[in-house]
Amino acid sequence: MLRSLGSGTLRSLCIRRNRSLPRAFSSATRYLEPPAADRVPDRVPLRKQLKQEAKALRSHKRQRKETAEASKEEWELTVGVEIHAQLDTETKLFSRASTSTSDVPNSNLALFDLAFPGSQPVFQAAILLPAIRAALALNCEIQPVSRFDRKHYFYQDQPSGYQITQYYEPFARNGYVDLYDYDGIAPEDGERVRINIKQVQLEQDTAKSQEYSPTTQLLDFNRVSHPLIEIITMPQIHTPETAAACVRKLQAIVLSCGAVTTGMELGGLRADVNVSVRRRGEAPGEHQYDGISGLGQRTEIKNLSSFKAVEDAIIAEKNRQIEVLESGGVIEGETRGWAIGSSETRRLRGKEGSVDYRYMPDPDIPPLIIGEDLLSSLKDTLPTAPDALLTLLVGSEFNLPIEDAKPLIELDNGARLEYYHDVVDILRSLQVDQDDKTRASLLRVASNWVLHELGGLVAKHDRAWDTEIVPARSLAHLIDQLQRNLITGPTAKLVLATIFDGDRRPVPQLLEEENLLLRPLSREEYVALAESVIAMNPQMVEQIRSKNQLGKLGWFVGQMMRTGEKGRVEAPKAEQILRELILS
Ligand SMILES: Nc1ncnc2c1ncn2[C@@H]1O[C@H](COP(=O)(O)OP(=O)(O)OP(=O)(O)O)[C@@H](O)[C@H]1O
Ligand SMILES: [Mg+2]
Ligand SMILES: [Mg+2]
Repeated sequence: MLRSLGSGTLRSLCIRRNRSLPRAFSSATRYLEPPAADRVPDRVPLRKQLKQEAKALRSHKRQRKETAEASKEEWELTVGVEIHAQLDTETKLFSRASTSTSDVPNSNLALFDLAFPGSQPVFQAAILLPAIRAALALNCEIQPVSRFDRKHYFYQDQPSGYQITQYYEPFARNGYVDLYDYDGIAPEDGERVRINIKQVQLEQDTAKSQEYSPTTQLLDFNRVSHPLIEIITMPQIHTPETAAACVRKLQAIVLSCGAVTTGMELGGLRADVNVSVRRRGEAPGEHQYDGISGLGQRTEIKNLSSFKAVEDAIIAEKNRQIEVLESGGVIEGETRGWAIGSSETRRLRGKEGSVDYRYMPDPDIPPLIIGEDLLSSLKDTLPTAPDALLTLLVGSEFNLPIEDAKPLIELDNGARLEYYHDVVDILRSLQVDQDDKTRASLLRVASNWVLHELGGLVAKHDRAWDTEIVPARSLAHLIDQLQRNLITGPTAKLVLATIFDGDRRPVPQLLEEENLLLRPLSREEYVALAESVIAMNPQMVEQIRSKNQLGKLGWFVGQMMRTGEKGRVEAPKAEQILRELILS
């Protein structure tokens, strides 16, 4: 390790950016300028000018949309994605240095990670566990023998001048991911589309650059050589929506099997999209990829960090390529960039080919041999896949609507689902005396409370999810009391908020001490309450009666709950009395 070098040396590593490097330019405002002919003279008042600009922008957008719609039929889009995901490991790929990135910059490094002369790679076998789990979850064939190669390029984020990757013989091949309509694929893809995965390979991550000033970049090498998997799909995606759905699904799968650190939002996963178009009904394109021929020239948009960016960047790049081709131009093989909020991709550099990278087998790293015993034990312990979980949750046992089942699975890396199961288990034990139908209906009620009531509080207060915010036991008791009509819905919500704010009294005790248990109102009390709200709102009563506006009854129920004694008015009973008094 580098401790002996003195941490100051490494922590202050920074390099000066070559001033002649092309600077990123902002294209975000480009379409705010109206065409030259419409340009507004200086003396036009600002408000009018802004109005005209907004009008020009709208008409430009409309034109683009119309062009896009018209060309949709005429042009076929093809997309292949590459995902880079950080494996959840303790050490780096070829050294025992820690993968923790939260420590001070440049503190987690071994000599090899910085390519010090004389240092040697030492493959860390434990990183294979999450890597193989991910590949199995993606239905890949794990290769008994695979090898590492050097991919050469020169940039500040890679100290050795090459990245160690698996180019010729990756450790996993021939997988697939199934995307369903509920994953958000484009309607034209029907109920299900299968995207084949060409391979999954192991490789090193790069250092993190941070702009310090326009001419200076700071470098943090903590991330360098963090083990990554690169997942490469075949060019079989034909719409931007399906591409975004594919990235979302790949992320969900590798997260659900515990293979990777975090999702895109926290930077643990990044996507590159490769985009080409070809005119339908014309001679097939000249390009091919791994047996798929007839493709157009691809460009690659690197480093997308959100699903929306994936979709937006593909739309923009597709439109750009169509515009170029329709005006007689040719598409260059390029690496392009995408800035959040932008409307255009922008050229970064010409696309490197395998020749530019001068791939060569790494002579310092022996072949990777993966034994059957390791494989079968990993297969046996692979957690249930998201699709299988979904089938279970919407199936006859849980009977959840798909709109609830999906977020339950996807939220908080599976922690929300685990919490839901805890609530359900406790609830089942509290409800042993109830009939099967009641107990079954509570599974749906519980998901509603976990997702919408508790989830709503979490979102409103912008808190990170934590199972202890409201212990599963408390929520289960709350639902149990509600189901037994011992408290009203509003009381249950009130108590939930109290627990959310930190009250740790057991629910039965809390209800008792705060005098929140339902003391049912008598029929006479309901009638008196209803009559008083009716008397105060004669016009609304008239509207309900004359125009049959029954929806307004709900408003009266709300009034009764507000004016009645807290926690004692039950909505169904209130509505019943209102119907009797107003409608009969
Ligand atoms: N003509 C094409 N149109 C659209 N996508 C394509 C086309 N040709 C290849 N692809 C996609 O481009 C990706 C190529 O990834 P691969 O890692 O094999 O090569 P690369 O992009 O040159 O490598 P890297 O970017 O890692 O240096 C795949 O996802 C593939 O499906
Ligand atoms: Mg690649
Ligand atoms: Mg690529």
